[in-house]
Amino acid sequence: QYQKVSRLPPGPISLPLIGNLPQILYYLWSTGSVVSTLDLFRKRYGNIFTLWVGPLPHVSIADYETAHEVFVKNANKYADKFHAPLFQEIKKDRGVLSTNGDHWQEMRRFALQTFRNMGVGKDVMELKIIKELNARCADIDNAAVNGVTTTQASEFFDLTVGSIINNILVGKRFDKDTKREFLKIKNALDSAFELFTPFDMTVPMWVLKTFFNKRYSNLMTLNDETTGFVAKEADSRYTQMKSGQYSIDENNIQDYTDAFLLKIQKDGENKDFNIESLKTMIIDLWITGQETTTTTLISGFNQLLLHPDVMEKARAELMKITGNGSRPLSLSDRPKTTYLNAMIAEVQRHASILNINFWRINHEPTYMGGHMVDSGTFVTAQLSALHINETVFENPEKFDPERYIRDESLLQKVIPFGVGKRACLGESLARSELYLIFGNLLLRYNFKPHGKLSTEEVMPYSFAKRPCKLEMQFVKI
Ligand code: HEM
Repeated sequence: QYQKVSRLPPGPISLPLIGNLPQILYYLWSTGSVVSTLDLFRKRYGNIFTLWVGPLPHVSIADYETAHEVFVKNANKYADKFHAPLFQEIKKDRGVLSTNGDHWQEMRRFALQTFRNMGVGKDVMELKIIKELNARCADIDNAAVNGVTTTQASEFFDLTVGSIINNILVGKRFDKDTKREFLKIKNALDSAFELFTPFDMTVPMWVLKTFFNKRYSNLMTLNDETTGFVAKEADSRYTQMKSGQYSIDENNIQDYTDAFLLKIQKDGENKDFNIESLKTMIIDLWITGQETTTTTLISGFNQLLLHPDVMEKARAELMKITGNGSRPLSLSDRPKTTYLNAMIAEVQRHASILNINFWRINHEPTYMGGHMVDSGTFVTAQLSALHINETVFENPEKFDPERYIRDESLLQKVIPFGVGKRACLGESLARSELYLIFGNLLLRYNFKPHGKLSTEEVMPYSFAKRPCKLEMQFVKI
């Protein structure tokens, strides 16, 4: 271990078997969060440091340049992720989130291709997003008293984002009949995320099943319920397709499910393309596409309410570009909306929704930051630590969109979607949603807090950030 330690990037002194667990636990307790603990290690040992979690070395990268050098220049060596035993138990080597190798590659390639064909990031998708936003805003306007509607931000954004992703995956939005069922499932998922800790991610399955059976059963039941709800439509179309009652128009693919079923119809079922893979893909994309975007939007609106001057500046820019709001903001406006672009980058930097990024495993030794890292090491770009690196972002705790106006090159150092082969599959969709939702809502409404605003981080010890409870008022402009 001594020899290995001396070759790896620096880190605190590690003990046999337990590694750095005592220091990690101590700093988690004394700093009060995962992100502050990572930041503390970065300040002490530099932008690339090693922590031994038990007997396994974990290398964390906390600056853009090294992350780029490792995950983009050496992309092929870092295509494999470490998957939590619990995820593997649930996913059974299917889908895109918890797989490696050929199946992962097939699923990822097919999803990206399908999204592209469906116009993600282009006009077709833009129309769908705007249509959904219009429907949600109509609900807000109908409930208004003297032009003001007070609502829970989570309900509004969950439904907007949930409907968009559901529409892309299975062609259905959540209307007044289905929204109750969706919100029930969503609330159950939220409770599960709150229950779910880094402990569940690392512990072997037999420990979870033997000593924490109730916890294990709850997570499994919830997974079955969610899959049942989300993949119901795909299941029913598949059965109808098999019995010849459902045909797919190759020239008019409307959603991911049809694209996948068409592939099965043409090439037959195989180990990658079959109904179980389709159901797993739908749930993978549904969960990743829902939670991340909603948390970013809620965190962003919380910051806007804390900084009304930012909201006003963004609105002034949008009004100018859209002729005083006489037309909606469109994706083609992006090059002209310097301030809105800066605001969204700052929202994403500040929100940094993953406290700990997913670990990759290198299969060949690699040099990084001047250190040779052996194969089999866990390596990741710690996006949350990278985004508060004060050598890159001055006063990182401050919510300050102007920093990108002062120095435009900072924009590329904000990497909320990760880098390299395992970077976010939904980046293009998420960027379109954030731009159109933030922009068009600011054009239509002024926002005011209802009750006290939160400045505290929610669940600072969990894997991913949770959205704060935010009640806000939509005031019609
Ligand atoms: C603001 C919104 C979003 C953020 C901040 C975000 C962020 C991320 C991050 C940090 C990763 C891991 C990257 C890494 O391992 O280095 C990731 C992976 C992923 N994201 Fe997103 N994401 C967002 C929205 C979406 C959407 C809308 C979808 C789907 C429609 C999506 C699907 C995925 C998938 C499937 C993966 C795993 C990719 C793989 O392992 O190959 N995400 N995302």
